[in-house]
Amino acid sequence: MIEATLCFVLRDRGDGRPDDAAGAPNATDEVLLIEKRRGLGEGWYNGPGGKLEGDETPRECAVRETREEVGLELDPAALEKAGELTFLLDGAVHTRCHVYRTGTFAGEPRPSDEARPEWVPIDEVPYDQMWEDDRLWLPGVLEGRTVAGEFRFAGGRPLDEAEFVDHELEWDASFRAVESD
Ligand SMILES: Nc1ncnc2c1[nH]c(=O)n2[C@H]1C[C@H](O)[C@@H](COP(=O)(O)OP(=O)(O)OP(=O)(O)O)O1
Repeated sequence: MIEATLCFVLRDRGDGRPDDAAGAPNATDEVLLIEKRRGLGEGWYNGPGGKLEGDETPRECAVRETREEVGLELDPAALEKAGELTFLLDGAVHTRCHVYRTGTFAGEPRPSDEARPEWVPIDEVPYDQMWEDDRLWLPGVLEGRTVAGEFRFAGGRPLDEAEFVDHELEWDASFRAVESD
């Protein structure tokens, strides 16, 4: 089983409208997406992220992948855990993905071998150019919600060539307060 991360960095486009009382982004906020240049999901948009390496924690992985892919520095303590997604292929768990959200970052995004970054208004996220499951959970995550989900794929290898079959979602999930998460 692969353990991986996705990290959604948000910024305010500066129209002066405050986020809501709970701190959830408003529709004028932008999210940093990448156009994946190689590997799983090549050619599709996603958040920065990737597979855990060595004994790093998911949070450390999200910080490292965001640095490697788009050159932004993130504060690990400011990453909010927003989701735990399980992707199954032909009945077996293929990838468990930890999803983070943050509005705290330093630097300007720059392209890398792996990714072309792009700030996208959260009401213009190109779901037709993303993993098919993203449209089911990413809008809620961008609104500040938490989600636990299972997504079943079948009949293809690699995962991005398989057919998306069905899913289960649990919204407003609370995640274990584990330091390493
Ligand atoms: N179904 C689905 N929806 C949304 N996002 C994903 C999936 N399946 C996935 O695997 N993913 C995400 C999870 C990861 O962020 C990436 C895949 O990671 P990958 O690019 O293979 O990992 P890296 O470590 O960056 O890759 P290499 O360095 O090995 O090239 O997709």
